[in-house]
Amino acid sequence: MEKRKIIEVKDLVKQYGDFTAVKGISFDVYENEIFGLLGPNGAGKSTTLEIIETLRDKTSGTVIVDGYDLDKDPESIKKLIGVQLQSSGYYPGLNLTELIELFCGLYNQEVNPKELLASFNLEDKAKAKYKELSGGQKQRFSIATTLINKPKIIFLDEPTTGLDPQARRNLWDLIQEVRAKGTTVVITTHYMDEAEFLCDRCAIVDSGRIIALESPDSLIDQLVAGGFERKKEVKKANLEDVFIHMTGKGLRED
Ligand SMILES: Nc1ncnc2c1ncn2[C@@H]1O[C@H](COP(=O)(O)OP(=O)(O)OP(=O)(O)O)[C@@H](O)[C@H]1O
Repeated sequence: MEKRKIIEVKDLVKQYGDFTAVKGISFDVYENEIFGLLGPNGAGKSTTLEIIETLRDKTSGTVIVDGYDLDKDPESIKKLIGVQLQSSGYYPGLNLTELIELFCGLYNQEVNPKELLASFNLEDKAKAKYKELSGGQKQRFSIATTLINKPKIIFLDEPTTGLDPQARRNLWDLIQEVRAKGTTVVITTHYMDEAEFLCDRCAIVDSGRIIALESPDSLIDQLVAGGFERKKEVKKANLEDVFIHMTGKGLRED
């Protein structure tokens, strides 16, 4: 079956004054895939994401999301995407249940806060305030809130930065569950293990340009086919495996 393009980005350019942060990039995201934008700090990943999310103006190029042109119909795009808020986006006086109820009201949606929190391992935190959560819990809550308006696509900007190995792996599982329920996921990361684990395809962005776009497997195979070999023999496990094996998979943040 032909894969349907849910995001089409063509010749996207973003200038901040004299500086060109995004230099004419093009890519498509297929429905229901986990698509990664990978790159070092300053590559232009967040800028690209924020333009597609309708949060930042572009300089030129076209962006089509689920058939809607960003230039003509940004309001329709807003309705079908889920975006993570910065910490400051959550009213400090409200607990998690009240925040979900607030979003439900804003989006005119009916969601059971208890069920949503439970599906993100946050059932015990229903009465907690956002600022009282650990880093992993904050990330899980902010991903949960992206789903309230039942979006077709969610955007996650470096969702696991600063998390411990248990919390990272837990979040990876949750992201896969979100996709399994039919949502397309666009993620930025500079963790290559994360991209390798999660992404169906990824674009490597460097200095505002896409320098490769493939599945993680194909990218690795191409490198190996070109004669690349790791200097050290690859062991069957790495230090993170040792750490997880010794300390368990359970979350430590509760
Ligand atoms: N509002 C702004 N004004 C001027 N320059 C900006 C602005 N926002 C971003 N930039 C610059 O644009 C470039 C790309 O930034 P962007 O945040 O998109 O990169 P990134 O790939 O997401 O990096 P990071 O991983 O550090 O978040 C950087 O050089 C950054 O300094």
